[in-house]
Amino acid sequence: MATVTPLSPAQVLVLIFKACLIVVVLLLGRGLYWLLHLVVLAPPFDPLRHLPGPEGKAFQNHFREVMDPNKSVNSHEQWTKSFGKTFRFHGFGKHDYRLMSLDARALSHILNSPIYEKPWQTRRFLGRLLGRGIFAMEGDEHRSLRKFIAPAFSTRSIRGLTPIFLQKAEELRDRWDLLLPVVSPSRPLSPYEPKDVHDGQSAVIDVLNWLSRATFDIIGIAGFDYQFNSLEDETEEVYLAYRKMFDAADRAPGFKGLAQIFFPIIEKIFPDETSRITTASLKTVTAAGKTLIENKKALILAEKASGQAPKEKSIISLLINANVSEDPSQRLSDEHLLDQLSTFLFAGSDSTAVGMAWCIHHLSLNPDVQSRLRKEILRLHEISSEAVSEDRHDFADSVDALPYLDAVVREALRLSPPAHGAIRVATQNDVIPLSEPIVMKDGSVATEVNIRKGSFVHIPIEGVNLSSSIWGEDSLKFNPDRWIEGQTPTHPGLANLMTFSFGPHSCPGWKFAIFETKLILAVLLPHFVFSPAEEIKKYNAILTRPYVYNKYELGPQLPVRVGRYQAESK
Ligand code: HEM
Repeated sequence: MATVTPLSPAQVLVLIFKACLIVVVLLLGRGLYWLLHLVVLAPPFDPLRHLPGPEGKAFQNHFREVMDPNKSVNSHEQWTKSFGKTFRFHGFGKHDYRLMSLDARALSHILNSPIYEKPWQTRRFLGRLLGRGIFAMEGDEHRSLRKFIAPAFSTRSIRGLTPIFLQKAEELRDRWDLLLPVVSPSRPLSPYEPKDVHDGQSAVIDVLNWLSRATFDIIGIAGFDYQFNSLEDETEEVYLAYRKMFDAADRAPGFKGLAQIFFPIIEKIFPDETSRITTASLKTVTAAGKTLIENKKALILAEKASGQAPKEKSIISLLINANVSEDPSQRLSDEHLLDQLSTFLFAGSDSTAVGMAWCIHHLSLNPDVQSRLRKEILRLHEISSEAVSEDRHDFADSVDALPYLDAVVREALRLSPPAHGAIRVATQNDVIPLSEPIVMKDGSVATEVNIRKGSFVHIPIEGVNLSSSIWGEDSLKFNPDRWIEGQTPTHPGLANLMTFSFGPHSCPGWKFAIFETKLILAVLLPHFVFSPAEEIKKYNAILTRPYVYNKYELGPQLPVRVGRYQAESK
């Protein structure tokens, strides 16, 4: 019988080394083939290469021209003038053809077709913060979640939130009132509160910070029956956890951030400050979310057991009803339920606050518009104080119907959309129809675009909103009258804008956001006058936020000089 000689430790080590070497060589080979395919083999067969568009060097990208709001206004305009409403640009290099279109028919096709999904990179980035919330869902799962939450966003449900909107608007008004003109140096500032500057008559207030607090409080109560009380002070632990997490995520991702999207293990091995903040914040948020869900679930189950029909239509109640559904195909798991809470808190507060802050910015730059709007609102307050009805819902309905307020809010949302753009990926080869033909690189005219599986499509929300070919030569001007004089183009987007997108993934909260903005302005405008305090620039991370020119290191903020509206000038 042959005897097997045991291997010496050195031989074992050599064997392990050889095995590792083979694995590394195989992986490198696979990686090299992937790179070769990506950069050399696949691009000549990409149908998008025939489209007109800006040229670039081998590894030159057009990301800044597409996504930096300080450049994108010009680039979108120039490209549309040079190439038409549909063109290609370069992603990570000349090999990476990406499609962009401002053509209504093409956009409608892309945003309504199940072929186009959010890329896994976007979903992974948002998923790290928001879990598997609605933003990360597609197909049937997404459709049924939209169905569950739809009642929370009906006109009736939103109107029912009037007392919450008005209560928080008045609290905000009173907080600002305290900031002017009495200077109170002893008032302690929280780490998130900018140092408001007083001159005895008026104060420079970071309206973005305050509006974020107001909208956070509102979605907390309206959506989740949870009191953050952030207008009072910024000490509530869940509020602080969210703020820290989103502030950290809001910084430009940088090379490491991008690499982490592709290789999440990097974050585990080399956690940086952002990942430490995110992990700690998520722990706080998860613990609080679980308690909130347990309490609400107990109430809803008790309601069900007593045979009562569900009364509440708040987001959390609707989600819990889906969670305790007797039909397993309709049931939302506990884990997914928690992910939805974070998603709705984020989506429902930050974007609205940013939109409102931009609106106040435009009012501060346009005093004539501001005083015309104030007059319209003051007249309504006069009528309401004379009216017999003290129903706050009636007042809110009248605010909602004010024509100039409606025009101002829409115009601000057009000119400064909080979401700069969206991105989709084609999950199979497709043909996109166009309403306006384009001239291809070989001189032929095309009325449709061939796109292959895996290609990225950029949806230029801001580009469409600002395009002179859609809105006319004054497209960059803040001109609310365009909405009153019927000069607005018919547009497939919600509220006749691209701001909330459209199609199955469009914003379910658009009516909520517009109503909330109108009510807050209707409370603030009769009391305050806004004028510019600093030169403001846009910066685009998750949302397009305001920054003070040359003070980017201070983070997003919108300082505005706020004075009291003087009764004698009424
Ligand atoms: C001015 C305020 C707002 C703006 C500009 C805005 C904008 C948008 C946009 C552009 C999208 C689509 C993103 C994409 O297609 O990739 C979206 C989705 C979404 N928004 Fe809003 N939004 C606002 C307010 C709200 C509010 C108040 C809520 C909830 C209370 C909300 C909840 C959501 C949700 C849940 C989605 C995901 C929808 C889905 O994937 O099916 N948004 N929003």
